[in-house]
Amino acid sequence: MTALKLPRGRILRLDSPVVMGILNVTPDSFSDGGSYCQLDSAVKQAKTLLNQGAKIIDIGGESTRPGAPDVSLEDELDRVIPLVKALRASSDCIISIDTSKSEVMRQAIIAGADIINDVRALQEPGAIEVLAQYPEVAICLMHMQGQPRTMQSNPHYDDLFADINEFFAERLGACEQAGIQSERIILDPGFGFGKTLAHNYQILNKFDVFNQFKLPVLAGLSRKSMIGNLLNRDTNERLAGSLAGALIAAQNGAKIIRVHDVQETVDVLSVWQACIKGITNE
Ligand SMILES: Nc1nc2[nH]c(SCC(=O)O)nc2c(=O)[nH]1
Repeated sequence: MTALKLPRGRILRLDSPVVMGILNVTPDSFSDGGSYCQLDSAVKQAKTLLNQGAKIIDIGGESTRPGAPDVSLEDELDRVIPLVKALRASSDCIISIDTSKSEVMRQAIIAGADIINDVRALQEPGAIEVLAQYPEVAICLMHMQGQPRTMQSNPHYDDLFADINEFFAERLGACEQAGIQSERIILDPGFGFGKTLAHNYQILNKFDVFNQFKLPVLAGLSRKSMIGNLLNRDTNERLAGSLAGALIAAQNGAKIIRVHDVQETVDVLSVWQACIKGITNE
């Protein structure tokens, strides 16, 4: 899979990994929560991430960090929809919406979103039906064991990779049943979503296992506790660890790298790509 079809006839080429810039518009997002709540500063930040080389902007109105409280539909809509409209009005960039609520998905798509990024993999009521109505919109299906509130209390797998791949197969089957073509789909093993530290590093190390579905796979480990707990670093001291993780994920087949620190990640991947191109040019 080297390209993802998007609305309005656009194509996202995925011959080499692309960077997805995180733009959280939530008061409690663990990393930059509260700093981009004003619409104009959020649009400005999106433009900054694009100028730094992000190919996708991922807008999140609901923090799904472990233990996060639920966000009402009204609050999530108020946070996300104005930003999608403002960004779409001023840019042709690829807009992803990080949500599990079907009504947020619907309104975001109408407002111009290109990708629905769902950490609950379209399992919430109405979600799969909405995406079936908009066949040109791409979808990221992420694996999570449990729910954000409880997922980190003693995660356990009989067989980590088999369990995740069975989940992907089940979700792909559900999408196919609903008439959603697999060419629209991105898979994501969900770093930190019902995984121990060891699980996260096993997933990173064998990331290419998920390529068996011949679909793009997304890696989202930026500034997460798998970095912080390993290195004993606070959230704003996790850049080096996050860059190491981004590079390893890319080398192990990830096609979309979801990060806070876009410029630094783009630079790291550029050095890696130059190295690879040098080899293949021989
Ligand atoms: N697809 C995808 N979406 C996400 N949304 C978040 S929110 C928590 C955080 O950024 O730490 N994580 C992820 C992820 O790993 N994959």
